[in-house]
Amino acid sequence: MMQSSYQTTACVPIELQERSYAIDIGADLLHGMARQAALPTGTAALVVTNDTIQPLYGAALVATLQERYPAVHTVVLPDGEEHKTWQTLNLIFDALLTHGCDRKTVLYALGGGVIGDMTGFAAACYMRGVPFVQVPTTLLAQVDSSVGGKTAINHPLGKNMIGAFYQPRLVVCDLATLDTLPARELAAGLAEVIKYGPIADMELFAWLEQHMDALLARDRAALAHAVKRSCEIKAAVVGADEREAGLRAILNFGHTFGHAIEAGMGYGVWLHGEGVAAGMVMAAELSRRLGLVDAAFVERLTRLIARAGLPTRAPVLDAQDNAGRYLELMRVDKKAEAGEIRFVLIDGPGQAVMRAAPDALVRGVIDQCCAVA
Ligand SMILES: NC(=O)c1ccc[n+]([C@@H]2O[C@H](COP(=O)([O-])OP(=O)(O)OC[C@H]3O[C@@H](n4cnc5c(N)ncnc54)[C@H](O)[C@@H]3O)[C@@H](O)[C@H]2O)c1
Ligand SMILES: O=C(O)C(=O)C[C@@H](O)[C@H](O)[C@H](O)COP(=O)(O)O
Ligand SMILES: [Zn+2]
Repeated sequence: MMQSSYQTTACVPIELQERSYAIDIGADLLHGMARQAALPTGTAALVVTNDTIQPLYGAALVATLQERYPAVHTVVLPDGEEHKTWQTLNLIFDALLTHGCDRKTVLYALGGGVIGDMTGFAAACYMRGVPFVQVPTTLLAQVDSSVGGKTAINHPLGKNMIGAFYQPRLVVCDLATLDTLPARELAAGLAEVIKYGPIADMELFAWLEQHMDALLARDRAALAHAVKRSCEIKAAVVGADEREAGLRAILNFGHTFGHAIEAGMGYGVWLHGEGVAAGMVMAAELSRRLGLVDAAFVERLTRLIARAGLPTRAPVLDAQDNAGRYLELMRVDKKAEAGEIRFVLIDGPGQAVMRAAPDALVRGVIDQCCAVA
């Protein structure tokens, strides 16, 4: 039998009373996962993954879970943001029922944010709630989506519109899985890491400026630091405001514009991280126009986003009325109230604030930040 190991380089706690859990970070954790005492016990495990990840890491996770569960099943979903739908979600319920899974079945989300969001939502719904564990395999999922319990699917009219707050029991970030991640996906994950700077931690931002080349070269120590610090920030925010009554909305910096880009272009055309990247430039520029930050800050943020290989200009969504189309899509945002769009803005580097802005000002930002058709 293969010798299994489970040695974390870091363990970040997320404090949510009885829903508290750990975020384990380390290399090759997949192989020794059965040894982690915090894994929920159960009658069976269902690994939820997709057709890209299954051949890479499916067997390793199933092998380790077989040491712990009487039965281990796998359901393989089609890959892609365009499949983050009711139809695909039903494939998880089909698998659970076909295998006769009961309330003590534990779901394992093996993949990026799409798999994590859908598995979490399925876990929240199946028999009104079964435990689930996040095993994120993209940088974006390790630094953001696997933590905090936002689960959802998309609607053609808006991103993540149908979902639930439902916390995992454990998050296992195996840094070795990042070795196989396509470069474009690595960059998309860096967008969410960069996000934490302007909203909460300009020291992290300065560290990113110094270590961007190492991150792009997948230096393991640099990645470990980026994942750990991101998870610490997210855990603190979610611990203070689990269901986004207020503070948690800062994690949406760049997302009001970004989600409009994703929905407007058609899910999967722009990656989530790419939409967030261009969206952060737009939100920073809106902050500048409202007198909250200076032009030097917007330039500094734009420079770092470009160095990560991410877009700094947004796409044109409608050749006739581009700004109108952005505004229409943004009014569907979950932060909007009575049709009024509320943006996460930067109120001085490291400090976020949520505010509405006059349409004319927003139109000006869109006109300035969009690529020429
Ligand atoms: N719940 C949250 O708090 C939260 C936070 C941020 C983003 N999200 C959501 O997460 C999604 C984006 O997540 P994502 O960027 O991980 O995208 P993703 O889940 O689509 O994964 C990106 C691509 O990488 C592939 N992949 C994953 N791991 C791999 C690996 N180790 N090696 C090779 N290929 C691998 C996937 O199959 C996919 O093709 C969006 O739907 C977004 O809305 C949710
Ligand atoms: O965890 C959060 O809160 C976030 O906002 C994190 C975001 O990076 C993530 O994309 C989230 O899914 C967006 O939330 P939504 O409520 O706008 O769908
Ligand atoms: Zn995001």
